[in-house]
Amino acid sequence: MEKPELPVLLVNEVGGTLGVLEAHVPYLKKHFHLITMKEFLESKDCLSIKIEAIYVWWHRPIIDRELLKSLPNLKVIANSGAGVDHLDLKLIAEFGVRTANAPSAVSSSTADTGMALMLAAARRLIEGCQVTTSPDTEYFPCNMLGDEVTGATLGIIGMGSIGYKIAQRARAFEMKILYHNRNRRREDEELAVSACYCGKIEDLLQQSDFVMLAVNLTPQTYNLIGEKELKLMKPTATLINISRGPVVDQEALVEALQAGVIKGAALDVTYPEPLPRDHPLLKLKNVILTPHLGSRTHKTTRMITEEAVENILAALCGFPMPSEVFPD
Ligand SMILES: O=CC(=O)O
Repeated sequence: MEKPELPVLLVNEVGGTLGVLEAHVPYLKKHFHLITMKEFLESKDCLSIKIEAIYVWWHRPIIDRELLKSLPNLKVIANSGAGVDHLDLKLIAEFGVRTANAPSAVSSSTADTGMALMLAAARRLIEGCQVTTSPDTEYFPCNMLGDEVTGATLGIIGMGSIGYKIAQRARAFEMKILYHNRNRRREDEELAVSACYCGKIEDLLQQSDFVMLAVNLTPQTYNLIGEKELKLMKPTATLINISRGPVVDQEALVEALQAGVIKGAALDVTYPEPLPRDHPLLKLKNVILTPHLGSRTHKTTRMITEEAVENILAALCGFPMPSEVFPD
């Protein structure tokens, strides 16, 4: 019996900085015939008819009208993460194409990154590492006092799956947990992590020692934290952002950090990424910056790919996708 042809999946590239991980290729190849953007662009359209799915890895390939127009049989786009702010969902839907993200895969590791940033800022880990490794600095740690997270108040803005995992972790650190979210979580879930709902973001900002941003970037959350919000925070508080750079008004943040309006910031995300080398954030001592490491672990990236495959196969069979995202 002839082997049935595998569906054709378009990926940006294999390996390299903007390609699917080489380690995932054998798994992807079990389910799909893989085509890279380079092969597609060089094929003089012969391949366009065959492509039924795209796996967007680290925002690539860029999905624009031109690409969508050139793929008449495209049915589904699977994104390798939770945030879909880089995808124009309305445009994609216009072409009758469905979109999926991978929220369950990323939640634990992204929450871990949030906790790591909070602890690193509170306990001056980066500075401590520099002191320890620099040949020119005097090694004198007994005056390097940090803040304690145990018993401190953590305000989580965005209580989706990542925010909830942060709350679970913070509970183990005996933190007082406040949260703000579009919708209040069920009472049993609040109780499970001892989280108190703040209907007004202002209340959370005024009371928290650490403010952790875990919202999706949407028109409603764009510049959610600006000058006014930063001024509401305690001067001893630290802002941690593991969501998306534009959720914070970066100019206002730089000014607040320079003027001591807040104590510090720990940012896994910025706008743009990477920041230009002369950006003022790079010069501030009270900022920790990491390069969008949120969900970057071996295990999570593999789970992301598995979640993408599951979504694509469901869509190609006409079934509901486990994590379909819709415009609005
Ligand atoms: O940035 C990571 C994600 O969107 O999951």
